[in-house]
Amino acid sequence: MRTAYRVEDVRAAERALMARVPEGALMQRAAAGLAAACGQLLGKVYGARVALLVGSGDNGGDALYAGARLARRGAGVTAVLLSPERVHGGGVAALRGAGGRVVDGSGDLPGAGGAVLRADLVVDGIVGIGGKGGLRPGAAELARAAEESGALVVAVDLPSGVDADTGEVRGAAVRADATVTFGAYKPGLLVDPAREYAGALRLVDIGLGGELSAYAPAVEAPQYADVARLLPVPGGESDKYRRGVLGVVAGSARYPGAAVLAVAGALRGGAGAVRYVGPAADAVIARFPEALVSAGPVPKAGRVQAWVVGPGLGDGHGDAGERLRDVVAADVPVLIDADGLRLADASAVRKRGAPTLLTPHAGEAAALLGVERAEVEASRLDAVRELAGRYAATVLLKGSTTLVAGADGGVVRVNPTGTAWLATAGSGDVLSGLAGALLAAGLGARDAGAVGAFLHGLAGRLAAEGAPVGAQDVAEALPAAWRDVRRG
Ligand SMILES: NC(=O)C1=CN([C@@H]2O[C@H](COP(=O)(O)OP(=O)(O)OC[C@H]3O[C@@H](n4cnc5c(N)ncnc54)[C@H](O)[C@@H]3O)[C@@H](O)[C@H]2O)[C@@H](O)CC1
Ligand SMILES: [K+]
Repeated sequence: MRTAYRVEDVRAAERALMARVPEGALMQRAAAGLAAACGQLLGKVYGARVALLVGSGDNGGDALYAGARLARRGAGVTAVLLSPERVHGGGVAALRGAGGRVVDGSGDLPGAGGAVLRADLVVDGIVGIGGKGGLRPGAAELARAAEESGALVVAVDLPSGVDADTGEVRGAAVRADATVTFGAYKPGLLVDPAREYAGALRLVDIGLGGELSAYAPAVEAPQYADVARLLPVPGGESDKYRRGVLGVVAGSARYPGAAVLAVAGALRGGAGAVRYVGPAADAVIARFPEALVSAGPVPKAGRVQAWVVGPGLGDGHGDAGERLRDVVAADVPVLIDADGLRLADASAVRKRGAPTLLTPHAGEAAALLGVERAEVEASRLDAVRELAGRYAATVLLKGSTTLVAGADGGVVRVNPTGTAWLATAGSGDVLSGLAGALLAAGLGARDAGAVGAFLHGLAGRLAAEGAPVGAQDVAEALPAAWRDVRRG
């Protein structure tokens, strides 16, 4: 797992560690790691032009000490001080001692802008975990200059202007090619929109690990090995029930394709068998002769270990509403997606005894929360936690960094494999079948959501290879994604 911790907890761990190490040691560790990363990105340090954007806190201190190290290796380093009256004094002295230049970024704007425009590398030390809100106007102008200059931009700890804990970007922020972060990842580095600003991530160990173990991470991103451990690989004793039989209530006369895609996701995602119930039975059986189909009702469908309900249900008139109610009342795990989210009775969902997984995209989440879609997109972590609490369910919020939150308020999983090519009609139906199959195989709702999102993202990437894909292609690529994960 790649784990991210709340700022409050990082600070507490730092305090505990600082009490045991010489003063300034942590900043030196941070600066050494930062300078090494900058050196690698530059390739050749000697003769490189480096501009440091330096704010008033320790984040600026890190930048200054790293700048001093680069200056000693022959780089031409200019520090632009955004608040010269409140700058890290030791850092400025170190930079000057190493032959670096210092300009007043609050007064001498042409000088400051010039240094940024001429730079090969810009180091963003404006603010780190002490930052509040977006960049102030002077800093925002320099950040824009850095973007336009074509220089490599390296953020110190975090891209300045993004919210470390929530991943929100409420004003101007630095767009970095890489972020060198210290001690632990912060949630904003893993969750959009902030993640987009961070570029490639590098974690510098400053010895915080032991102290941080007293805290639970706020966010975690599963890696290949984590997903491989959770994959329900069949053994010698397996039969279709041990692998998991999934019931699917999806599709309508108007949207039969949603049923086909959900069933495709389930079968390619490892279900032992799929029982489809609904009006798209002919379309399903034509595409998947291995599916077991019936027109209903749900209680007569036969034994299943989990249900998926919702994709393509339409307006829920007629039998569809009854099928949805029957599934919500079932005492096995249930995944509710798409139209099912809109149509399901919230109090019935809350009262369920067996695990529930809701899988909205931002628009559906916004409708459930009664807010604008843009608000959900701007504050995805808050939105997913809030929904999970309201529905007493696990919630998978789809999007560029898909999130999975449990109702317990614990760690939120973020999926690292997403690709923009997955933003295509029917792709969510495939995910619902896939995650449903994982529920049927016995994974808990959080694991089923996280593993489903991981495989789905990977399948999207494998199918797309940088070109458009359809939802069927994504389903077809699921076995390749499985193989990829099992190979590591
Ligand atoms: N505490 C530690 O042990 C370590 C801290 N380190 C660095 O220290 C950073 C935290 O330092 P600080 O607590 O001094 O805080 P920061 O340097 O992140 O920022 C706080 C300063 O920025 C100002 N500020 C806040 N929001 C602003 C905005 N939007 N625009 C402009 N100025 C703004 C504040 O008035 C304050 O002076 C970390 O991110 C990391 O880079 C590292 O040196 C590693 C060790
Ligand atoms: K920064």
